[in-house]
Amino acid sequence: MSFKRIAIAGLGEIGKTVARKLAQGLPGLVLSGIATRDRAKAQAWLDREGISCSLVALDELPEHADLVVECAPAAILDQICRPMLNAGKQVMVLSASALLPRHDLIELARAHGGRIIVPTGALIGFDAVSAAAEGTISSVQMITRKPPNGLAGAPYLVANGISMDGLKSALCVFKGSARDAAAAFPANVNVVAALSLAGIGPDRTTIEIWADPAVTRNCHQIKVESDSANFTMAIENIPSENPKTGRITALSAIAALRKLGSPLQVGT
Ligand SMILES: NC(=O)C1=CN([C@@H]2O[C@H](COP(=O)(O)OP(=O)(O)OC[C@H]3O[C@@H](n4cnc5c(N)ncnc54)[C@H](OP(=O)(O)O)[C@@H]3O)[C@@H](O)[C@H]2O)C=CC1
Ligand SMILES: O=C([O-])CC(=O)C(=O)O
Repeated sequence: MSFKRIAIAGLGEIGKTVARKLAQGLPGLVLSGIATRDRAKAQAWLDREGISCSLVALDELPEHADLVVECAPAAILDQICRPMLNAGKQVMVLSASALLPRHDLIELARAHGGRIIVPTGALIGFDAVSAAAEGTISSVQMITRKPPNGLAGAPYLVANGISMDGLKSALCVFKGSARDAAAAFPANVNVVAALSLAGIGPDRTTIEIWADPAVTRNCHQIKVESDSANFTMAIENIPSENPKTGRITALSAIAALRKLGSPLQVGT
């Protein structure tokens, strides 16, 4: 059996969970490299976990991997994707917000026979959305409610002087397109960027973002209207140690990786 080599870029909340699972074993896959910022910190973590894996530079990833799981800050998406896609390889992108303005990366994948995979991540129902998109979808609307600390520090809040400190009741902080939301909240609503790519695109997909001190989970509601089905979906994500990131996100990446090596694929 030949193993597909999987590397990880970004050893944070998502990267660590994916690394652990790959080290435990996923059929047909092997953990082949990790690219991170602070190598000493990463090595100490690997030693504690008993995981043996080379630490490599971002531009060395194509030598080490057939597929890289990108789970790093949005700002370095290009540095991770470009070398891999130039080499005709695959990148699983978690920083979906950063992908919206980077259509050139999709063109690069096309030109070199590479591939960008965007897993469902912290959201739900991309099977139904992509099926409906084979017909005609008339609208995709999303409402996100997060505890204030899951939004604090977002560029849009900082630029508009909107503070999350001491918020006593729910506040709608943004209403607009997925494209604008991704730029305004790049580390907070990757979900709507991914949803837009599964469905009708970033300009027609809309979102309201609420900071709500009454919720403890990252809550997303989605309403889709189409000529094949109307549906509503909701998910309440338990935040991980990184309050912006739901625990289910890493598990979604792992489920998508498992499909790569599986003889049975369930779901679109
Ligand atoms: N698609 C989806 O549904 C979701 C996507 N996300 C997105 O996924 C990405 C990862 O999220 P998460 O794991 O929670 O983030 P974390 O902040 O927990 O981890 C990011 C990691 O990237 C590392 N890093 C920083 N700079 C570099 C660099 N130059 N080269 C390599 N690694 C670097 C950091 O290393 P160090 O520790 O050394 O600083 C850190 O460990 C984010 O963009 C996030 O917005 C999150 C949730 C849902
Ligand atoms: O999309 C994101 O960036 C994270 C998110 O909303 C969640 O984890 O629920």
